[in-house]
Amino acid sequence: MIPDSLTATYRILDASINRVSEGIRTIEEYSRFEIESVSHSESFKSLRHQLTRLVNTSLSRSMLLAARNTPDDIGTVIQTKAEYNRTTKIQIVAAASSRIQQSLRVIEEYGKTIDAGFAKEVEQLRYQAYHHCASIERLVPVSRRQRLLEQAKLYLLMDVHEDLEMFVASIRSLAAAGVDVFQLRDKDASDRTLYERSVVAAKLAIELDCLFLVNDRADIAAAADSDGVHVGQDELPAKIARQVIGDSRLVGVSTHTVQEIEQAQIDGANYIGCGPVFGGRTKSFSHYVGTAFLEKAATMTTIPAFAIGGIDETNVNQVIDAGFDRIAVTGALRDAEDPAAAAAHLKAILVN
Ligand SMILES: Cc1ncc(COP(=O)(O)OP(=O)(O)O)c(N)n1
Ligand SMILES: Cc1nc(C(=O)O)sc1CCOP(=O)(O)O
Ligand SMILES: [Mg+2]
Repeated sequence: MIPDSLTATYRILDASINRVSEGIRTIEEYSRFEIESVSHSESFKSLRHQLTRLVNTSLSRSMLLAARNTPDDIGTVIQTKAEYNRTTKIQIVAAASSRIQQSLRVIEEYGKTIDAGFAKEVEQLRYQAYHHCASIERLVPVSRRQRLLEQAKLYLLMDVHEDLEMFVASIRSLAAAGVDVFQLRDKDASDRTLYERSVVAAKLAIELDCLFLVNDRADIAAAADSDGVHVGQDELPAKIARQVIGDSRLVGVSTHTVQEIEQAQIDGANYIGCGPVFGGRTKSFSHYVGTAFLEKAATMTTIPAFAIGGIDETNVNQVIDAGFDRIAVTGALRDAEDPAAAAAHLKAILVN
């Protein structure tokens, strides 16, 4: 039977409220028993109590209960593979965190159709939840890195810039414009400069909720406490780079052939770069793989894959048509009159 509109709204709200509560409980227990953090445990407990108070004062409990119809809920039989694959506690916390935020958003949106004031208060709660979830996820670096990598669409390879101030200003404005991953790639800079920029960028990435990796140099990536290293076919093999930087950081590998993609995945790479797709101004190659390689790569990668090489706003749609929605660029932003506007434009194309 199709429920009437108001019943359906209450059903959505009831299911989402339960989801938020379960998510909060999951993180509360982790805070209390796993990391023994009184402050995190208290924050999540307070969030739960605030939600209960808000629901009790703004929504009709009898309507919520009347709308509940678990046996007929088709959602109870839809389970993603990922839910069964969640093997570590860190992954459980990350999943609970995203469940809390998504469900609060659902309550806020559908709550608007019942009481605008209620929706506004849920919005405030959602901001609080965002803050608490980010704070607990920062305690578990793998989860922050994995989450950001999963979400990443726009990846920038950048040089050390004229000075530190310009370097920092550039990262700030480009992160705000939508760049998700920054890689320090500067073949002319000294080790000292690479290291000093990396230390600053690694901290900035945490503040800006983006990723920062170092090109080629696993030693500098680890020493600067960055999010990882990107290696090509001429640098340390991915497995050895992993030994240098440890399990919690990311290893990215450049691939140009199907065999290299397979090997990178066997070696435990966290993501791959696939290229060079087109000719660009940053690096020249004797052979370009074109979009045919992307089409093949898109069907066989099990980890995030970024198309790279001469990609800009004029050809990004060809990349998307080939099955990629993640790109890595240099010239498209470096040479743009307004790099932030160019980043925002590319990002909008990728996410739509
Ligand atoms: C994301 C990403 N993809 C590919 C590369 C290229 O790496 P590599 O082949 O090692 O070439 P250099 O960048 O070192 O010249 C990359 N850096 N990033
Ligand atoms: C450094 C690099 N590596 C590539 C690869 O395919 O491995 S393409 C590339 C250049 C990326 O810069 P732009 O976006 O300006 O072409
Ligand atoms: Mg390299």
